[in-house]
Amino acid sequence: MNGMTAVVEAEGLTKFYGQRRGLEDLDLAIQPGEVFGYLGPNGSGKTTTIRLLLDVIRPTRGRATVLGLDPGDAKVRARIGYLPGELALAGRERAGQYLRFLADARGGVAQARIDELAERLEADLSVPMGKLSKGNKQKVGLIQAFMHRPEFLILDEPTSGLDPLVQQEFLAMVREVRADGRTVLMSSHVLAEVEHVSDRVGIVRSGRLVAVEEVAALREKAVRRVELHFDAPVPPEAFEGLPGVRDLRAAGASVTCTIDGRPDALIKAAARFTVVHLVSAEPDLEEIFLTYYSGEEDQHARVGSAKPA
Ligand SMILES: Nc1ncnc2c1ncn2[C@@H]1O[C@H](COP(=O)(O)OP(=O)(O)OP(=O)(O)O)[C@@H](O)[C@H]1O
Repeated sequence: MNGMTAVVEAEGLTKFYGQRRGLEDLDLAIQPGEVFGYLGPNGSGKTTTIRLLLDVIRPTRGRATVLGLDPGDAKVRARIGYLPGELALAGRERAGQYLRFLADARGGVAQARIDELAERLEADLSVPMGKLSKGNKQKVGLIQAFMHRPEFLILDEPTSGLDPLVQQEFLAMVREVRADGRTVLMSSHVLAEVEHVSDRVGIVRSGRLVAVEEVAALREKAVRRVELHFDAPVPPEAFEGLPGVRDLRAAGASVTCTIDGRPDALIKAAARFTVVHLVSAEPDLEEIFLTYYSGEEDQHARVGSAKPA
């Protein structure tokens, strides 16, 4: 890895809550500049992983480093931005005052930076903390996580409670972090919320990391529907037997099919005729993902599953 220190390195990282499995045997490395989407249904172990990386809880066994250091090292925390899954914001103090306080505590983040983020996310900072709506609370949480431009952002369900336009702005903020060479770990239970910004996604189920995939590779594997319309009828034979092309239907001046992987062969076959219109649906990655999600629901897994409770 060119001697680069991984931002997260976990080996056999395991947490049991009594007999209950929170996370078992996590092996994972996240590299600098990477956006890693951490996906799993409720109760799968996402928050447990994040709490271990932040040293809020200690592993039952195994180890992890964050920015090359022990998660308990006091130097780590200042270099991280963290959005908790459930923000405990209360009291009469205004959101803006709270952020100002945190900004000063983090070495004097400029007010203009807070204001810029608030504007982008359409956050109302004049509201007392105890009266913030769910969406506004989430925005305040995001502002405090991003404002000091930390090297590593850990975001637990960052998009929950955000309306679609604000979600887009949030994703733009994540892309800027990556463009700076900084690193993001974000959890979600919906692939669609992370696939457009993540370089890789990991899927956890019942406390185990069951897959890690590059999003680009998933996209190549995904099946998608394509329609081609020509200026005159085309011979169906011209499209038969192309690699990755299935369910081909040629009717008059139109061809529809599904492609499995790269569209290259289809495009080259079509280019021999005059294409007047092309429709290609976005690959449905969710479908691929659901195969990982499905299966036996052993959410209440216990140590040595044969043992009585
Ligand atoms: N403090 C705790 N005490 C006992 N069990 C816990 C505790 N925290 C989590 N668990 C259990 O550990 C497992 C993993 O939970 P975790 O909160 O990490 O999942 P999650 O993927 O973050 O889910 P969610 O999306 O609901 O937050 C679950 O079975 C959960 O019930």
